Amino acid sequence: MYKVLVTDGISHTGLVSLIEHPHFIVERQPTLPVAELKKIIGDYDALIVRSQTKVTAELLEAAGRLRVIARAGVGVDNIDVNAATRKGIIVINAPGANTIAATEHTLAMMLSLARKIPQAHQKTAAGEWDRNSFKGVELYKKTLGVIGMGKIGTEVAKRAKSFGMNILGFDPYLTEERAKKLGFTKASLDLIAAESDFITIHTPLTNDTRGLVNDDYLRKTKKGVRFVNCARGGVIDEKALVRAIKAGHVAGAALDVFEKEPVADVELLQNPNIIVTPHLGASTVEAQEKVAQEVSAEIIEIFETQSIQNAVNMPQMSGETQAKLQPYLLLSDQMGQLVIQLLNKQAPTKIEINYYGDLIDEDTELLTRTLLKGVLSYHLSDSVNLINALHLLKEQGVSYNVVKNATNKGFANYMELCVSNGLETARIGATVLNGYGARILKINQYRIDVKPEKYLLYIKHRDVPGMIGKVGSLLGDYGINIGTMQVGRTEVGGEAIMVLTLDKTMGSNVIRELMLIDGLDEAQLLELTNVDSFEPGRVEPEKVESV
Ligand SMILES: NC(=O)C1=CN([C@@H]2O[C@H](COP(=O)(O)OP(=O)(O)OC[C@H]3O[C@@H](n4cnc5c(N)ncnc54)[C@H](O)[C@@H]3O)[C@@H](O)[C@H]2O)C=CC1
Ligand SMILES: O=C(O)C(=O)COP(=O)(O)O
Repeated sequence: MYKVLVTDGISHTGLVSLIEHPHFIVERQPTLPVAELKKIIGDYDALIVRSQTKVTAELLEAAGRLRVIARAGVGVDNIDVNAATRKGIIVINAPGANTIAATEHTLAMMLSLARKIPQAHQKTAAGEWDRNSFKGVELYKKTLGVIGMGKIGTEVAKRAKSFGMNILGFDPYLTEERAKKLGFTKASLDLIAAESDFITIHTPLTNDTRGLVNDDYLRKTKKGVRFVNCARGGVIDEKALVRAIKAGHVAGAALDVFEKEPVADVELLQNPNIIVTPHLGASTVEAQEKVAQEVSAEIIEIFETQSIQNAVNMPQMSGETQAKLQPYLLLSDQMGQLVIQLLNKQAPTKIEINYYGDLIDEDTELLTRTLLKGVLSYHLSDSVNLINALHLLKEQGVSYNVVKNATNKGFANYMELCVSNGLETARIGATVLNGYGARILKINQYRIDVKPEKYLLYIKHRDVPGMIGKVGSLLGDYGINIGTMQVGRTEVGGEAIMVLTLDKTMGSNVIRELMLIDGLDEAQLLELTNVDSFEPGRVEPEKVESV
């Protein structure tokens, strides 16, 4: 059973698939202070939060078995994603599930700001019939600058266009072509400042966007501009905004998000030209059901099938790419495991990965992570996973390099993994053959053709007659059945290797006896942890007496 802790107000309807799932126990603690949360977090496999719970590095220290943090929403700035990554915890979110809610809230805020609706409501509800103080402005034929043309920015711009607004959009990923297709103008930040009557923010809060709208920027804006921020507090410098409003340069602002939440700054809260809501962008029945449904489905998927869709700390890829890479994933892990054993289980200092053939057209980051995880797992065992593999590598001071080669090495696809520790180097090359599955094609400089099995006996020897027979008969004496056998050599009579797949493991006594064979220089049992053996774990310590 997996235990899931739900903090913050998350829709019950949206969580039903998890609540009713026989493998999950869902518990709610909507208002627990961090100190209390720290005491119980160690009992849970997954945590579901909105923006209110601060998932700090300190909290994660106590999260011994936590595998997934799910953000039932978009922004993950309340989660220390780096700390989660270091601990190998997957962070997922629900991108897109609250786009419409945030879009509609932005438009509601823009219209409220233009027509002073909150101020008018307050006065009217207080019994005053004041028809003179609330003359507004129209959106029609005005210019709207949209900073951040992602999902929400784009939807806001489309709706604003239907009001007859002229749209200027700024986003590093916005192309001229896409802007033109949607009827917007791709603009610089300066052009937005110079031309816009309204400016709306739709970027995440990053080092790049923090304080993006500051005193400097505000000075460049058109007199009378109005700001809307339903993205993240901190993108607009609140103090600078208040100064510009008080100076009469900025006509007003509508804010749903704040540098510090809950907001307490009276300069913001009591300014008659600033309207505020308490981070309500995603707060619709529909969006809350959808975000909870999406993260519930993802949590089930991760624990039941190991497949990850919307991880913030994993490479994103389409279902199609994921399906294409699937056959290589197990093999990549096996290559990593084998290569580190060939390096005599010493820690590497340098790793090189080469991709050839069809693979060079794919996003191979998942394969790279799997190869690296395979290498690290020999020493780090379960503490390494696809999430923290790159981080752990950096922490261990291991450099890695990925090369995509236009040549195809004679196979439709081919991967080569080379690790070195400064003194020795080990190399594994492998492919997935259409219809036949994974094949190891190269060990160090030798060409072979071996299907990865749980137990592989790797032997280095001189290429002399009778070697195969001697090895075969010794293993026979110990009752060890050979599945397949391959020999690789670079020259006749020189150094050669033999790779045998065995149906079961063997004791070190067998290795010692193999080493006594004249001309046999090295014998090593290589073991793969992610393949089932025919007779799992059975060791044959004694010779079988022949009759
Ligand atoms: N108020 C609320 O309750 C809600 C707030 N949000 C916030 O809205 C923001 C946008 O959400 P989505 O549109 O779903 O995300 P998105 O990822 O689809 O869009 C974000 C866009 O910002 C752009 N961007 C990043 N840095 C930029 C920069 N320096 N200048 C210009 N553009 C930049 C990105 O290229 C991307 O296109 C997020 O911060 C999210 O947390 C989202 C939902 C509800
Ligand atoms: O999804 C987001 O990024 C939001 O800001 C929504 O926050 P919330 O889930 O309403 O606390």
